[in-house]
Amino acid sequence: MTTPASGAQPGLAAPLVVRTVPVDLADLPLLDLLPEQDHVSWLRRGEGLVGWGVAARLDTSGPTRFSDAVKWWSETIARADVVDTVGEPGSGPVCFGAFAFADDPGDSVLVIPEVVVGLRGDRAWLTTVSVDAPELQPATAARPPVGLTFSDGARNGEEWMSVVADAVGRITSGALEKVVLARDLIATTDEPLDVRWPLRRLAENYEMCWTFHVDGLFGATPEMLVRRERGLVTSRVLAGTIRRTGDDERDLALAATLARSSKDLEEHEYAVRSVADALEPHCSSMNVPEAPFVLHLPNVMHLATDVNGVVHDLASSLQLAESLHPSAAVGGTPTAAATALIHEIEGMPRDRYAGPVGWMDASGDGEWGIALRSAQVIESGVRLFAGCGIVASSDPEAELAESQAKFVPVRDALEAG
Ligand SMILES: C=C(O[C@@H]1C=C(C(=O)O)C=C[C@H]1O)C(=O)O
Repeated sequence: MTTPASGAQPGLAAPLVVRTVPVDLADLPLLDLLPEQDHVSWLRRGEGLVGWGVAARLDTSGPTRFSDAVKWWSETIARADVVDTVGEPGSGPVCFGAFAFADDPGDSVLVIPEVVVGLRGDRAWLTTVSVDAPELQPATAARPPVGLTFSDGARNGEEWMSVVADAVGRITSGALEKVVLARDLIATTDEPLDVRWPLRRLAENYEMCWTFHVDGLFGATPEMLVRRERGLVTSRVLAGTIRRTGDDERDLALAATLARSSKDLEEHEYAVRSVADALEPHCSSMNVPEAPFVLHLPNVMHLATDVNGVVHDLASSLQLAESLHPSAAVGGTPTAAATALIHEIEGMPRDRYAGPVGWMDASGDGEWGIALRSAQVIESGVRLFAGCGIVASSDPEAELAESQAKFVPVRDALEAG
């Protein structure tokens, strides 16, 4: 379903009028600009894109969700009246999207904000879509959550461990090699959540992650499914995790253990292969490092590999994201067996958790992260998600502890004070 720009006839939206101009933000942080309602963001180390208002929106679902979005975006852009005097990736018209993990259930969305502000290095710009340019000034302060309480989602810890044990049994019997199993946690609040509150804390505490918000789905993901920028593609693949202790010396020793752990290296290799295989048909050359590095986050450490390539076809970042999703980092290996097992035993709808989330511009350049360390706003509060890669040697208790560590970023970001 398409929501037409205001004043247009239903079904036939008026062409968008898009204007991008350079601006001086005078050190005003992008997140400080956001009004409480209808905002979107994609930020890392203070740079990126924020936006608000809805100039146009596509809601879609099912197996054609990505192609529906690609078609809608290219048709909308083709009709738009665009003047962009900045010419950076992310200037001119941009859409923000959040896609369901599975064909069913789950809703996907693409939003074109009325206002987008971008910052890249020392260049800042303002894009307006069919509205007058607003004054760029600090918005109202974010409201802390009131009456925050946490409760189990679809399964409690014990139940989830038995699901993990079931998966280990299936893997041992040879049905598949790896499956990623997730769980949810419900945070209830007395008043509707002001998403700007957790966003600011996520951006501050997880600087090396991409802090995002699209249509109530927010988080700080360390995993980049795909970035396309001027013919180059990059994917940051993560798999293999160890919890941090808070003691730097011990953590360094643990990082060395992780880099040598055959269980984690095996899990990682599956994930890198799945990404390299999906990108290969689109690339004329590729660089797949032989060994991963250890990515240090405040809550956990991951084995990480950056896969790079030169794209030789016209596939947009969103089309590349479609061909990469679901990678073995969030699905498993082989993909079909893993997604079938997730559907059979996980016991909850993932909705947009672990799906692609990000933005794209008119040239098809963009960044699509995997919606991890994330939560979705629901009527009574928010639903948090965390998942773990399960292989033959996985121990249910250790996986439960890992899932708890993966809840920490959003959980802490919701706390008041
Ligand atoms: C599934 C999640 O994380 C994924 C699983 C990992 C693992 O099992 O080691 C590591 C990073 C992510 O690819 C999550 O955070 O929910």
